[in-house]
Amino acid sequence: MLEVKDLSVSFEDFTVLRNVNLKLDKEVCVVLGPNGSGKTTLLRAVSGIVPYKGSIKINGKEVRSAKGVLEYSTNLQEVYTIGNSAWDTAKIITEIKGGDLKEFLSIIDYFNLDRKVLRKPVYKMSTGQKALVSLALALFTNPQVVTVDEPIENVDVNRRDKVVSLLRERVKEGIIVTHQRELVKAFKEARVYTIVNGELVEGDKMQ
Ligand SMILES: Nc1ncnc2c1ncn2[C@@H]1O[C@H](COP(=O)(O)OP(=O)(O)OP(=O)(O)O)[C@@H](O)[C@H]1O
Repeated sequence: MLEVKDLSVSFEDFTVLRNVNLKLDKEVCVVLGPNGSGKTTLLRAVSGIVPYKGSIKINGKEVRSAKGVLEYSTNLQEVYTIGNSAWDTAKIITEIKGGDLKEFLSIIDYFNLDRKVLRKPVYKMSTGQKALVSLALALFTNPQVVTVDEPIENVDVNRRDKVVSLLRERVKEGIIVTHQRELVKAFKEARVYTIVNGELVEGDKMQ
């Protein structure tokens, strides 16, 4: 269960998000919005990596005080730049969350990625490799709540369908941020929100 109440995020004197409310109980929502509207900031707040006002609870635990909530995962790359390589990062995650490294490799193979990329630090990979590896890191432990930031941007057409299928199969609760209509269509039962002037408004306001 993800519960966001009266969330506001400001940088210096600029308020990016104001009074955002959102409750997810075993459901997925899709968040749209123009460039710079605050989508990634919303996911960063949920990940506890930007200061916020208001309340964000995952299974009743305030994320501000419970960094690394075990049931939660994200593909935000700044979360995955720890460790010397993506493989080291995967090992650290299994130590913390108890996931299975075979599961991680099976997602890498499913994406048809060369396993050699796992020896590189996440920041040295190509943009598309980074997107796919970060997603594999976010999903292989089967977390209950997942936030995903733009999972198919920068991914080639052949792998996009694979990403969408994997998300459909594994993400049962959480937030998907995207600019891509094909992803909105793939999650057609999900509630759609748009960030407009810092507020989270129900519906697709990008049309
Ligand atoms: N750490 C920061 N310090 C200052 N300003 C920031 C910081 N992080 C984000 N911003 C600003 O907050 C606003 C929202 O950024 P954010 O990355 O959340 O947008 P977004 O909706 O994800 O955009 P895009 O669709 O372009 O990825 C932008 O104006 C950005 O410049």
